[in-house]
Amino acid sequence: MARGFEIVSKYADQGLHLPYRTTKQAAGYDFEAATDFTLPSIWKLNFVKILWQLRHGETSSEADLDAAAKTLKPYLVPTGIKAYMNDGEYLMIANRSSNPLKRGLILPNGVGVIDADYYDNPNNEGEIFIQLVNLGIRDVHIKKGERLGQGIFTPYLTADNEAQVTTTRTGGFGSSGK
Ligand SMILES: O=c1ccn([C@H]2C[C@H](O)[C@@H](COP(=O)(O)OP(=O)(O)OP(=O)(O)O)O2)c(=O)[nH]1
Ligand SMILES: [Mg+2]
Repeated sequence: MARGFEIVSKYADQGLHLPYRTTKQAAGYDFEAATDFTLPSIWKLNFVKILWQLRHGETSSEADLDAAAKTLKPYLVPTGIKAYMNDGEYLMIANRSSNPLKRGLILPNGVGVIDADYYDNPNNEGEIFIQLVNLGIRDVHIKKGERLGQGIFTPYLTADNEAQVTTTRTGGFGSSGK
């Protein structure tokens, strides 16, 4: 068992595909969406409203700011996939280069880093999520099975003289604190 992908148990029987490479020398394993969903355009009225208020020197209410912040939140696309790998490796999640060109979709975190100890964590079993933001004018409707991102197994190095790390991962997305 060196490295690979598995389907998260709650998605068993849903006909998901494990990530796959589309050409002989492709570095990335393409990940498909596990469900249908809609990525709302960020240019929604909520957001435009506070821009208008800013432009006109008006102070936005907390309610308006909250509504705008909601509009700008990245969507966490469920993949139904977990990845296992050797010590000293992580899985890098990168956007597909066609996503911004064809659909205005960006990865707001630049790249996603899937740690080896995220696998089978007690919180969500290690399900990988792809963060996406729709910069386009129109909402984007994604169908289950559409390829949205790619995962690249990557080795990493550690620093000399680092303090011993003993904590084990219990989840993701801020689970290790602020
Ligand atoms: O695009 C991503 C990025 C991260 N993760 C999961 C796997 C990763 O192992 C975990 C933590 O990621 P990271 O360390 O980058 O985020 P953090 O904000 O530091 O969270 P934590 O405090 O849980 O480490 O979240 C994803 O599913 N998708
Ligand atoms: Mg972290």
